Amino acid sequence: MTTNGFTVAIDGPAASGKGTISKAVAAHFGFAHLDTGLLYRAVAGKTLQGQSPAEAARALVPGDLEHDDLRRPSVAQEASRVAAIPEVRAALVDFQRSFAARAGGAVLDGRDIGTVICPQAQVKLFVTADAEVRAERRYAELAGKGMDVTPEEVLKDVLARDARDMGRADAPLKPATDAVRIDTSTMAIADAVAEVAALIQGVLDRMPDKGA
Ligand SMILES: Nc1ncnc2c1ncn2[C@@H]1O[C@H](COP(=O)(O)OP(=O)(O)O)[C@@H](O)[C@H]1O
Ligand SMILES: Nc1ccn([C@@H]2O[C@H](COP(=O)(O)OP(=O)(O)O)[C@@H](O)[C@H]2O)c(=O)n1
Repeated sequence: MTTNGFTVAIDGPAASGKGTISKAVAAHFGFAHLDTGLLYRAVAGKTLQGQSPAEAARALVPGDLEHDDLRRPSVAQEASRVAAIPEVRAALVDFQRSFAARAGGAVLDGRDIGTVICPQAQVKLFVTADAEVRAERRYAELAGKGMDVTPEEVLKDVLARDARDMGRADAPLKPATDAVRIDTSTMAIADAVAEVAALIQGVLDRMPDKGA
């Protein structure tokens, strides 16, 4: 069976588990994975050093996505600010769509993959969890990396980013009308991954060129 151009779009708010699920199902099916949040974080990393957001987005190269600093809360906040600028979003569209169209299948996770970047995706998911649960998970992750954060700060950051991402005019965070919703608040990682893998397998099994 050919999976060329087969796209899985996984959207959701901060720390809902979309990246974890995306990575795991991409590995399971042999698909490529793009964490599109890293694109906005990389632009933010450059604007924090004084570059203009639109220029930084237009000049982005793959190596820019590899800095460890991009996981910092200050970069995440700046990412959600630059992500509201239409010129920034426009500069990143082609790269994401080319990635989705690559041979062998792709999983993209972010905020607007099912709604704007890949509305034709064969599988669309909207992953959520309660804000308090998401903040606890992100706090544990950042503290585990030795970052100097408090649970209160992380919750505040997550809520501020959610509000900005849902409230912007261009490509706001929202579920595509045909997205399957998964609330991971009380789900173990393995169960969330298994549910999504089963969903993808079901779609692959129904593809017309199955077995070709
Ligand atoms: N279902 C889950 N239960 C417990 N922890 C989870 C679950 N899903 C993800 N996590 C953890 O929460 C943190 C954020 O998950 P991540 O996948 O990076 O979220 P997102 O990509 O939506 O920001 C990570 O440390 C991850 O290991
Ligand atoms: N497709 C995307 C992905 C991220 N983003 C922005 O980039 C920020 C960082 O995204 P991320 O996916 O790395 O954040 P987390 O969900 O991992 O915390 C988000 O808060 C959004 O403002 C976006 O606007 N569109």
